[in-house]
Amino acid sequence: MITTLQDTTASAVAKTMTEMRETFGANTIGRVLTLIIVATGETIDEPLEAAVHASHEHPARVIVVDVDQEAETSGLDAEIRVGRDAGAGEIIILRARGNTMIAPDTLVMPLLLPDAPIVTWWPEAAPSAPVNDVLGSMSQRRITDAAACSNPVGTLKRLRRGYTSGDSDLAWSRLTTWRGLVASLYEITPVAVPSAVEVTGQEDDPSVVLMKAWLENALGVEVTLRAPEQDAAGQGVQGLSLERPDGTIALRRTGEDTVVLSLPGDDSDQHVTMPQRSLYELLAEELRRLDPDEVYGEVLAHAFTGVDDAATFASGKPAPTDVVSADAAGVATEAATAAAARLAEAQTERGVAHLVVTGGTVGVRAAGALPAALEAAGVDLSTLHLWWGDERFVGPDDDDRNAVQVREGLLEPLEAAGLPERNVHLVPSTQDGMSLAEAAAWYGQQLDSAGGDEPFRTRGRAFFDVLWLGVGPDAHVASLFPGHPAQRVTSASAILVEDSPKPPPLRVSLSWPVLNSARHVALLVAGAEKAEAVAKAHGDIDPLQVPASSVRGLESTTWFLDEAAAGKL
Ligand SMILES: O=C1O[C@H](COP(=O)(O)O)[C@@H](O)[C@H](O)[C@H]1O
Repeated sequence: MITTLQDTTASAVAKTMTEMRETFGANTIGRVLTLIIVATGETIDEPLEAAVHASHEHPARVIVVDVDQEAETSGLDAEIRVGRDAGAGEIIILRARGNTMIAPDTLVMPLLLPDAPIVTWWPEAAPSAPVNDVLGSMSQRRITDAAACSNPVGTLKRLRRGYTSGDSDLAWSRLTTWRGLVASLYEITPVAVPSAVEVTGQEDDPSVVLMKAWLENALGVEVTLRAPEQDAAGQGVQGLSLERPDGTIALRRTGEDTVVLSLPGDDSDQHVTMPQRSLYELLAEELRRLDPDEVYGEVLAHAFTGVDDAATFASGKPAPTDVVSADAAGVATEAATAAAARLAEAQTERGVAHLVVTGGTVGVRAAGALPAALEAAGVDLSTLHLWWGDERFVGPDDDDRNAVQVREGLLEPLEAAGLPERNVHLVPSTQDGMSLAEAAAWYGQQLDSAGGDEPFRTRGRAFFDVLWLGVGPDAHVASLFPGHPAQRVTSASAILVEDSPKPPPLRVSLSWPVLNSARHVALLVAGAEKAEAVAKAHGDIDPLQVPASSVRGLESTTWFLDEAAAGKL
């Protein structure tokens, strides 16, 4: 039985579902968990099919959340399936349209099974830190699939940075049968730690990366990778060999269902049946063990040691250059003209442009110079997106709010000239019904979903086209302050800052990796009181003590300075 609801609310969906169950005679007693699937339009069918299949083993309430922020209109549509159309469970598909401030958690909250575990699954587009995602934060188990993202190993690296107990990835579940087989080989007498281990598979395959790390972690030996033969069957691990004093134990995948095993001193190859596992089987395995898989966390950490160092996000990028103007007005004009040219370039190349604006004295002046510069450069406002590098967590009309400071000079003129409201990505204010932590998580999620499959790469392909930053006399940028503990959080795209040394105390800021994912970074500074900070930030990259030294663009970093601010260079 399937019912669809247009322009509805979550509570109307819950009510309709109860009515359907009553009519249909189904009950929720056998349901053991709520499975939330975070999907985008095109990807619903396959995961849903896997979930329906898995529901025979683990009867679940499945809630598919599909948010289309680009939609012209805002609202919520829903589809409810119970009975035969939902396997052994029940399915609710929620399609939220438009750039609303509705957090997905408020949509699913009324629909959760009471007192049952929640599992959230991202079949693709893994968030930077699943636990910081609004849906992930309410779940006991968070499942991603790095292999389904467009930069699988980069995704795994992000997931390592944001890892929390309870996370898992299907690239790891794809190894379960391999791991079982290797464990049984290890017990073949005479039991000995192998002197060398080799894994065959593509180096950019996340399961291969995890297999290598697992073996290194478990055996304490360095594992080498070998590229598979051209005609090797399938993806993932294609084979492995363990070198022992009595000879080599080798496993080689020869087809989708078989692996050939050869043992020392035995010429007869043994054929082992080991089918590549379907999405349903992987999901069913995940749902079987709802307790955290700590081995995955250890292996992930082993695979990417050292990714936590915030300095690495800025290092190795083109060296910054200076553009010095006579005064603050000159800084604003130079910065606005340069930004407009870069944004026009981005629209020609990719059809869209993302600009991060900032508050502060010069940031506000530069914002005021931007509408004219955008017009002169021919920037199409319908595909221009505005983001904030940081925001003060105050009321929506508070003068302390960075967005309010640029309202008159930037937002009002651009909206009057055609900038769609949904392209203005405001950080929630205290009136949006969220706590500071929820506001930061919400903004991080907006960024993650806008970034798509590979949000915020600090190498290769950046998300933002132009990122503007003001710089404080203490060399802070955005709301990352020298020595402040909040800036150490690199696992989330947006972080919360309490006890900011500069008032107001509560803030939301983009984190190091996200700030470092821009093509062009512009630091806007004027005044002699900033000269010391400017000089220090021209030295070594030092995120903890000199934040302004530690944001670099993939293509350029420019200091737009007035003569006074450049006075100590
Ligand atoms: O608190 C902040 O300060 C900086 C710089 O402000 P300024 O008035 O010294 O120029 C600003 O860029 C940042 O966005 C803001 O929240």
